[in-house]
Amino acid sequence: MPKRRVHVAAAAIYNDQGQVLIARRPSIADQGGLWEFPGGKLEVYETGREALKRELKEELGIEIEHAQPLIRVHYEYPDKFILLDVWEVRQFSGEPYGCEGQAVRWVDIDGLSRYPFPPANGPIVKAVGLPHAYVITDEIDDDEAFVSTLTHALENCNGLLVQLRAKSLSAERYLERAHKALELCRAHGARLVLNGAPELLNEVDADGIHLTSKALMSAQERTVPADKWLSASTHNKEQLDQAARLGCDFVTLSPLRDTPSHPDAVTIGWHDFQQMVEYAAMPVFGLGGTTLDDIDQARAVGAQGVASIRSFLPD
Ligand SMILES: Nc1nc2c([nH]c(=O)n2[C@H]2C[C@H](O)[C@@H](COP(=O)(O)OP(=O)(O)OP(=O)(O)O)O2)c(=O)[nH]1
Ligand SMILES: [Mg+2]
Repeated sequence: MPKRRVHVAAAAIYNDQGQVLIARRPSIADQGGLWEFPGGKLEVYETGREALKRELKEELGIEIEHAQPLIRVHYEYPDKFILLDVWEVRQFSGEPYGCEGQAVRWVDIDGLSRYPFPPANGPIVKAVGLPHAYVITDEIDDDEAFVSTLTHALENCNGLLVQLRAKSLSAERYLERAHKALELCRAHGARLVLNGAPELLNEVDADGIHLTSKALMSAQERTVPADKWLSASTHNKEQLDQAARLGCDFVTLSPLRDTPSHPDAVTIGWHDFQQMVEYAAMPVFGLGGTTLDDIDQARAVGAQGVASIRSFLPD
């Protein structure tokens, strides 16, 4: 018998303290006893957004006022194929409680990984912990100019994810700059990944490592610890597959648009980008000709957000 296909709408609901609400599945249910993002199956006549609204009313007694797509996860369970259509909800009315007797709990994002979730939930937990705006630093040789440019970016955008990309610096200067960048990011509540070898994390306590697509394709296994991020540059499905094999936490996918920095690369465009995001097994940031003004459009097609080098440069 062919496996059933189940389409589920679920929510990452945030409170004003930035915590996320999780609920415990009843012990007799499928994936029973595990924690989940509240939600449930779509009725045949419903869209994901409609099902989400109904489920959160039924399960938590809240009324959604605004919901934005967060991530869509395809997963094959032994008895079914599941599509988890997950939304970010920050505006709602009512105080959520377990209407069906289930335990519910507000949890700090950093504490989410301590809770046992169903196997399909890995990418959701990653997406919940990631910002939507990602800036990649440009090649700037002068240290003072670098500091003022990064400070400008951090002051203009809350909760940024920053990638320190500085190919032209010597290893020694890269490390010095990484320490400085980390200090600035910490002071502004931003996260930092280093574009380079995983061993850099032994020297600098940044949030993770970003691999070039070349380094991604030649890597045999993940050598970045589980409590740090591993990300990679990707341009096609083969690289997305390798990122999944390696256990990347998220990727950039480029070039989304024509970009002067890579004039010969084949532009992906929004249509194929959407399909590749749907195919990807982890959160995806669109990159290439993008600015942080593209975040809403990227999110509307299922991406985590947008990465940008241009947005890093002063106006
Ligand atoms: N809601 C939710 N379901 C999840 C998550 N992760 C995960 O694998 N699932 C699976 C478990 C179930 O097979 C399916 C969701 O079904 P459900 O039991 O919540 O559906 P429902 O609320 O409509 O309940 P019911 O009326 O069918 O009892 O998706 C998650 O984070 N949230
Ligand atoms: Mg449910």
